[in-house]
Amino acid sequence: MVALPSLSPPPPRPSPSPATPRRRPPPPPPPHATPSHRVRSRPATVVSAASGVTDGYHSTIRSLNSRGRHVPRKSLGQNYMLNSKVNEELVAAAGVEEGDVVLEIGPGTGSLTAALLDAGATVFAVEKDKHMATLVNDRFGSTEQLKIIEEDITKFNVRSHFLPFLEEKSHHRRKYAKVVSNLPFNVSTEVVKLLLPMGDVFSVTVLLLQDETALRFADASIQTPEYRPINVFVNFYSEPEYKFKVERTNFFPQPKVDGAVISFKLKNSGDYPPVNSAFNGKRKMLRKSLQHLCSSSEIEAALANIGLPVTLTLPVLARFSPVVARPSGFSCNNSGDGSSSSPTGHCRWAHIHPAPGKISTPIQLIHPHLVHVVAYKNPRYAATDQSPLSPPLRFSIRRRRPNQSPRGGGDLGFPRPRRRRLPPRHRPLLPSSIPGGLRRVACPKMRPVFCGNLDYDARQSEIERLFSKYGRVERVDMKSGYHGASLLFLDDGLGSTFPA
Ligand SMILES: C[S@@+](CC[C@H](N)C(=O)[O-])C[C@H]1O[C@@H](n2cnc3c(N)ncnc32)[C@H](O)[C@@H]1O
Repeated sequence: MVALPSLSPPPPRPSPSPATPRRRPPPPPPPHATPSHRVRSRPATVVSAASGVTDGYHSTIRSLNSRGRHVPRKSLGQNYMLNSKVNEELVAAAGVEEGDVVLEIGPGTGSLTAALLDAGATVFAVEKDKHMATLVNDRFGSTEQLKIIEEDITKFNVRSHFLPFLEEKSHHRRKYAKVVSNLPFNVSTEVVKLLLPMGDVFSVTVLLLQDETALRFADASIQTPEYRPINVFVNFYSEPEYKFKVERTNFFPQPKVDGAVISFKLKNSGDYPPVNSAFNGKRKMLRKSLQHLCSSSEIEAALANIGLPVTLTLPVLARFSPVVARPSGFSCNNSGDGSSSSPTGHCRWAHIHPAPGKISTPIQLIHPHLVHVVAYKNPRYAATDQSPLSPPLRFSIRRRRPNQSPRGGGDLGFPRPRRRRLPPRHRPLLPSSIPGGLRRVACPKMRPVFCGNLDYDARQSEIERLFSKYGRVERVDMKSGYHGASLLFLDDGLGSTFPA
C-alpha cells in the first residue's frame, strides 16, 4: 500500500540535510506516451478549461487527499493517469468532438473526464469507488454535461441506463455514442466482452489497457499459436487497432507493466456472421472446431462442396455456417424448422445436430446473439437418429446417477477440478463446489444447464420461462464473472426430453 503524502498546503521545501529523513514524495515522473504517430512537444500537465485545474502528479495527490487521505486500491486497478497529454491522445483516438455522448468507465480523479468535457462531449461516467465518484462530483459540480453513476461496470446494465441518457442528450435523434476509458486492468477482458457487441449503441470504443492485453486483442492473424477465442470474438464484433504504448511511469501508483491505447471500431449488429460455435475453438481448424456438429468426413465434404480451406477466417466462417446449422425455433417439435424468436425478440435459434454415435457429446443449441445452451444427448435416444440432415434428435439433459461421484464442471464449459478419487463410501455426494463459485446440484434429479452468450437484456425470469417447458427450473444462477452466462438447474422428470 502506498501512503500518500498530504500536500495541502504544500510545505516549504526544507534544505536537504543528511540527518533529516526524506519525507517528500518522489518527483513527478517524466511523462511519456510513445505514440505510433503524432509526437507533439507539450508540457506534462495541461490546464483543463472545464475543470480549471491541472492534472499532474501533485494535483492527483491533492485531489486524492481532498476528502481525507485516500490510498489507491489495487483491487480496483486504481492507477491514475498523471499525463494530460495521454488523456488528450485518448480523446483524439476516439475522434471525440462537440456534441458527442461518451461513456467513461472509472473516471477516478476526473483527469480524462476533464479532457472529454474540454472536447465538448457529454459524459456518462460509471465509477465503482464511492470516494472517487464523490470526488469527481465535487470537481465538476452540477453540470448538464456530466452524469456520474456509482456502479460496478461489470454488473451494470449499460443498455437500460445509458440508452435513455443518449436519447435525451442527442435530442432523440439516432446517434451513436463512444466509449473512452482508462480502464482498471483487471476488468479489461470483461469490459471488452460487454461493450463490443453493442455496435447498435457505440460507434467506437477506445481503451487504455495493459500493453500485453492490447497487443493480444489487436492481433488479427489467426495462424499464430497465441490466437485465442477472444480474438475471434474481438474481430467478429469490431475492427481493433493498436494505437500507442503508454509507459508505466505515467501512472500513479506506478504499475508493474506498461499500458497501451487500443481502439475498437464496432460493427453493426446486423452484419454479424452466424458463427457462434467457432468461438469454442482456439484455432479455427474447422474439422476440429466443429466436430461436435457433424462427423469429420461430413465437415470435409461440406468444405469441399463450397470450396473452403480447413483453417478459417471470419468471412469464410460466415459462408460456411449455414451448411452445418439450420435455423429453427427453440421450441422445435421434431420438425426442426420452427421459427420462434428468442425471448428478447432479437434473433432466431440455430439448431445444431450432434455427431453420430457420440453419446455424451455436448449438443449445442446456438443462438447468434442470445444464448448458447449446452445440453447432453441422452443415451436412450442414441439409436433413434444419426443423420445430421434428418429431423432433430430428441435430447435430454444428461442424468447423473445418484451414487456417481460429482464430476467437475468440465462438461459444463468450466475447467474440471482435479479431485482425489475416494472410495465410494467416502465420496461426497452433495453439495460440493466447482470453480466459479457454483454449487453442485443437491438433488440427483436436478440437471445443471450452462447457458452462455446471453443477451445483455436477458433476465433470470426469461431464462426460467424459456426452460420451464422442459421441466421444473429449480433456480437460475446468473454468472456475473462470465460475460452473459448463467447456470440453471432443471428437473426434467424421468421421461421428459429436452427439447420436447
Ligand atoms: C486506472 S483508474 C483510471 C482513473 C482515471 N480515469 C484516470 O485516468 O486517472 C481506474 C478507475 O476505475 C475505477 N474502477 C475500478 N473497477 C471498476 C468497475 N468495476 N466499475 C467501474 N469503475 C471501476 C477505479 O475506482 C478507478 O477510479
